[in-house]
Amino acid sequence: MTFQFNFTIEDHLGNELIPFEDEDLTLYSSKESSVSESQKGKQGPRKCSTEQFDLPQYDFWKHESVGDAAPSQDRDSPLSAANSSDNLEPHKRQPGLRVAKEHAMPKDLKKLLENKVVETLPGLQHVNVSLVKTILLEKNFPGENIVSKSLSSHSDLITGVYEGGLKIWECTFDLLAYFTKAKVNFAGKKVLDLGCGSGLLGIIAFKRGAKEIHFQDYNSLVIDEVTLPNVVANSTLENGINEPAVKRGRKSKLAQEQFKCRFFSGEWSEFCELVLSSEKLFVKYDLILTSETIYNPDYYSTLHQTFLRLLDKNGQVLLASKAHYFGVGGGVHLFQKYIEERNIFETRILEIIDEGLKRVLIELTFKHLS
Ligand SMILES: C[S@@+](CC[C@H](N)C(=O)[O-])C[C@H]1O[C@@H](n2cnc3c(N)ncnc32)[C@H](O)[C@@H]1O
Repeated sequence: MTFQFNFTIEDHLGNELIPFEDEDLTLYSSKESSVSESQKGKQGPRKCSTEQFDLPQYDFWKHESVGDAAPSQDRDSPLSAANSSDNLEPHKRQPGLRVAKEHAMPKDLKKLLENKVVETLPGLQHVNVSLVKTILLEKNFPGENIVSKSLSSHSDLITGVYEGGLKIWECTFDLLAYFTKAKVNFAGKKVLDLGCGSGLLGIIAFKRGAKEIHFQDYNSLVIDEVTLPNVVANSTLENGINEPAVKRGRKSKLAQEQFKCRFFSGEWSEFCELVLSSEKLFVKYDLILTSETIYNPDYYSTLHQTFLRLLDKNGQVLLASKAHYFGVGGGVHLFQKYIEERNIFETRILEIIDEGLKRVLIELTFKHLS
């Protein structure tokens, strides 16, 4: 089954963005100074932007081990029972589901941005995804081959093959604007950008003081070609990459520091298995950010399970979605109904954006059992 949506994000850029406030970001500005454009190597990314923002850069690689932290769940409480991974049915692998894997940050960060054009939005940088797709097509990129499949099927979504991560979807910008408007507090939080695509939600969370940030996308290629480059484009190490002192120190720095940002690809139930089984004392997420992930009702069960298994008992999901996905069937009404019937999460409408295609921002929290 293939689907197509009738808007482009490029059209949306620029006119609806609210600049991100940086006042709380100075806490995280890097010790390393960034270099000017002229200092950058010839192979560095081209920057193209209508507006230049003088933004602080951040070090994404400072790590506090997940394993060192105590589990945040009170295992005796009824809510904990619902929230714990231990008491869920054993995971049965369904054939055909995309196996989850963790993507290591490549040693050569500069390479990640080779042949990429980096564009600037208020408070963020991101690679031009159209160019990424063109290059992947030209290279006849092996592996998932999702670009040509998406092109030949004229679709941004091919169920079970390509789930749309090679594009920045409209609701991402709604959620980014909401972060600023609502002064969402990321400080010290463990955040998951679920179905991340470009990863802009997670990147902003990190810039605003999240303690740790995990990025997940269905497609491995999306993580390698878009999410990782975007994180690097917003990091200190990329910006200081050509300074001799940084070059010298970078290796040892990278060796010493494990990454604070981690990257995963694969289907949601497989992703849950991977993180829950690979981290003995897995600390659940305080905040799950997810944009345009409820288009397909067939995925609601897995998505609901993912929230249930990975969200901290006091955690919060911030979800952005179109009111309805024509041609696919999913949307806010159906999803809310699904959630209400399960009776585990409370949903609260945060904002309705009634321009163009109607969009909705929703918060999910655990119903607190007495
Ligand atoms: C339409 S894209 C939205 C991408 C991004 N959040 C945005 O707003 O630009 C949906 C994303 O959800 C993820 N996704 C959808 N269904 C999934 C599933 N069953 N398992 C894992 N990931 C899934 C895909 O990785 C995809 O990037």
